[in-house]
Amino acid sequence: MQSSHLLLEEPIRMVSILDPSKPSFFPAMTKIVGTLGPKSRSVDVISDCLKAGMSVARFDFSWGDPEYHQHTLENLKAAIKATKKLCSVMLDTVGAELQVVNKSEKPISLEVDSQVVLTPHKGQEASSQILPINFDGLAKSVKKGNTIFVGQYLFTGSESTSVWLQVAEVKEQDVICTIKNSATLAGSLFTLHASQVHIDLPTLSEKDKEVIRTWGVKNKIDFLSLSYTRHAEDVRQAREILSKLGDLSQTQIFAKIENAEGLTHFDEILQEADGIILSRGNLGIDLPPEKVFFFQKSALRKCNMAGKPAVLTRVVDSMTDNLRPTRAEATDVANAVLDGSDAILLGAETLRGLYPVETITTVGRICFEAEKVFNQDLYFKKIVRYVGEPMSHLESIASSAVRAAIKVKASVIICFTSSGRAARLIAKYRPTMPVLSVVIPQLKTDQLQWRFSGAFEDQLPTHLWESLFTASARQSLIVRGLFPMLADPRHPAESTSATNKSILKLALDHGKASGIIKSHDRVVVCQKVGDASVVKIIELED
Ligand SMILES: Nc1ncnc2c1ncn2[C@@H]1O[C@H](COP(=O)(O)OP(=O)(O)OP(=O)(O)O)[C@@H](O)[C@H]1O
Ligand SMILES: CC(=O)C(=O)O
Ligand SMILES: [K+]
Ligand SMILES: [Mg+2]
Repeated sequence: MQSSHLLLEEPIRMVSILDPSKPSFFPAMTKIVGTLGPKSRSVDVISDCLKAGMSVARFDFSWGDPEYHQHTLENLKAAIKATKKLCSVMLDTVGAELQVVNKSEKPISLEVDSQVVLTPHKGQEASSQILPINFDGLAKSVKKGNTIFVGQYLFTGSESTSVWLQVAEVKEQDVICTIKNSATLAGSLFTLHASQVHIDLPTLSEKDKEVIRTWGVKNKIDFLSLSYTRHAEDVRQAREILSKLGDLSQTQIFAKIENAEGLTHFDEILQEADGIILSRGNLGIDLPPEKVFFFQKSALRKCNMAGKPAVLTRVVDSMTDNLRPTRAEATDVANAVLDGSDAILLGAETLRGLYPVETITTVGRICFEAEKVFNQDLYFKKIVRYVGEPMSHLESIASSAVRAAIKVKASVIICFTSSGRAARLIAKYRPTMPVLSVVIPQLKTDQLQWRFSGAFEDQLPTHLWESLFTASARQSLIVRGLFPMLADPRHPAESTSATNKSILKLALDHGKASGIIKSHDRVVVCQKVGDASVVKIIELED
């Protein structure tokens, strides 16, 4: 009997669970997005994060100014250079986020059963009796009995700094609330979440647009994380803005589903977006706790079938202050992998946590173990059935490559690609081995100034490497199983003599150097020869 999503041969030798994990070059096929902030912005810490397996850096403009984030980004670039580990950049918007305006940043004590007033009058000093907020429409949006949560930015749920409020009365622009638990709001940024209430704020605020136009363009961001996406139209509007900003027309939009409105319009949003972020922080407040798993499993399945990457947030909150996750969190990470996530997004854990690097390592290890029991066979069949027939040529090539690789127990699939599309399609079938996407850029003649010797990437001046290593290649860094490398387009795809350097040979060398390919391994290669797309199996001699 086969279980639905676990690949567990019956009967399991229970003691085999105690076998230590084999070390692997790739920490996991599942990717890790790290939110960079105060505890993760030095070159040293970011370097360690990259080595531990972070492949996407998230810059959240809910807090901090562009200069602060720029400084962090410059450090990220230095870390990438020092470690030779690739990392893409994600800009996360503020969107329709409600925030407490506490200019003095003094701690505010709130007492259970007392009342506190939420007011849009920002001139007022925040106190135990009154909390100014950044939105003047709250009184029109909520009604008596609604619940409102106030917590530290990226609250973990284990702090004593968050509070539940119940709306007792609405008076003109003010919302008078009963405090449901005692707490002291201490920290620099507090966000509010009114459960299942429509907040009449635009999904891209004026500040968001400005940040995208300036910081986003300057840094050619790979991903826009669109906070509080509630409708497909939100994605279309963001796309419209990006399309007019030169390089940003390539930027992928990841719609963040953070509330019931986004959930309701999930199917249309998925069609418009390049990927989805299941923001369980906010969603966990909007939904009753017993419904969260159901949304997670359904949404991930929809993303998988559509072949669009899905990112899950809030997995190991307790690691913000602790070296080890709770057993529930550890199991949750594994379930995220089994449910089909491409990537795990770390928030408070890397931003202000005490153990950013250890958190990445721990999450990577759990993902690695879960991937080993992921029922690829069943998953593959589901995708094939969903895609239906006749398949497009490329889809058929991609699925055949994965099938062949599994049948011959290949150690890696090498996919030649310019835009990354072919490699993404292979990843959709969730091969059990890594996919090395060999990105062959289209060189402009004025870029042919540098000399080639040895490994291609090492020889390039940073600015050139960055420009050749296109957004679409970096965007594969969020897809489960995809590992991009850059190839020199002036080299032949295959050796024509024993001495010349072919792209394929360099890819194999890269795989060997990184420990995923060994002597006598089989490798599946997906490439175009002339006009034909071919899948071939090669057997290595040494
Ligand atoms: N530069 C290349 N050299 C050899 N084969 C390639 C190259 N680029 C893509 N291929 C192969 O061509 C086939 C068709 O892929 P596809 O046309 O989707 O290429 P892509 O670069 O991934 O996407 P795009 O066509 O958008 O550039 C795939 O088998 C892919 O591996
Ligand atoms: C990351 C985030 O915004 C959330 O989980 O709500
Ligand atoms: K945000
Ligand atoms: Mg959120």
